[in-house]
Amino acid sequence: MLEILKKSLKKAPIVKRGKYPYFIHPITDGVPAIDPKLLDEISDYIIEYCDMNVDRILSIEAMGIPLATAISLKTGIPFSIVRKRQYQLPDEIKISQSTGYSKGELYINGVEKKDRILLVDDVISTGGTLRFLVKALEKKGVTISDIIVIVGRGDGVQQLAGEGIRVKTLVDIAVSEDGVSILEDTGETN
Ligand SMILES: O=P(O)(O)OC[C@H]1O[C@H](OP(=O)(O)OP(=O)(O)O)[C@H](O)[C@@H]1O
Ligand SMILES: Nc1nc2[nH]cnc2c(=O)[nH]1
Repeated sequence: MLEILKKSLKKAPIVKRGKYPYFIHPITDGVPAIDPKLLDEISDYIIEYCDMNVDRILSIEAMGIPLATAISLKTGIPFSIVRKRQYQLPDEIKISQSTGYSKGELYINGVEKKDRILLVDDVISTGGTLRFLVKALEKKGVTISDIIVIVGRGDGVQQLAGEGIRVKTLVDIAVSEDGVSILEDTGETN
């Protein structure tokens, strides 16, 4: 299961962002190139294992975009992107984003109160991004059917679980300066 994803992650190069060992992979960075077979494998898996009875798929700029696109094309469900850019639309919600290596703002548009959504992202590390996003969506009255993230690293999934936020991952990894290793059978959906 998910053989293309696992094989490609094992080959991911590492660069340092400050002290943070940052892995580079097509699904989390778009480089060197996204193999459509990889996107096909991932989107098929998500459609099979997630509650797809939703009004909308919601994902986060930048690397949530290809994932949401693939799932949308296969299911006919529309998608919205949480952007790093402000639009100043009347119902726009601003949230803070803080990862292991960056800080910024995210802007939610395109979701309605009472919408049922599937939340999809490429990677979870500290869990900081999803924590703020989920809280803002719940405050607005949006129902989240599932939160699905392709790659889990660090303790973000456990942190959020302790706060009642359940995140499913396809594959969990450990990252060091030497490379990526796959933590077998720890992904929530496998
Ligand atoms: O669990 P966390 O520590 O919050 O990290 C996870 C976030 O990091 C990445 O975002 P990034 O801002 O790097 O986005 P991009 O590369 O997709 O633009 C990823 O897309 C998540 O949104
Ligand atoms: N590509 C990539 N995205 C991340 N988001 C949080 N941590 C990482 C990482 O190590 N690599």
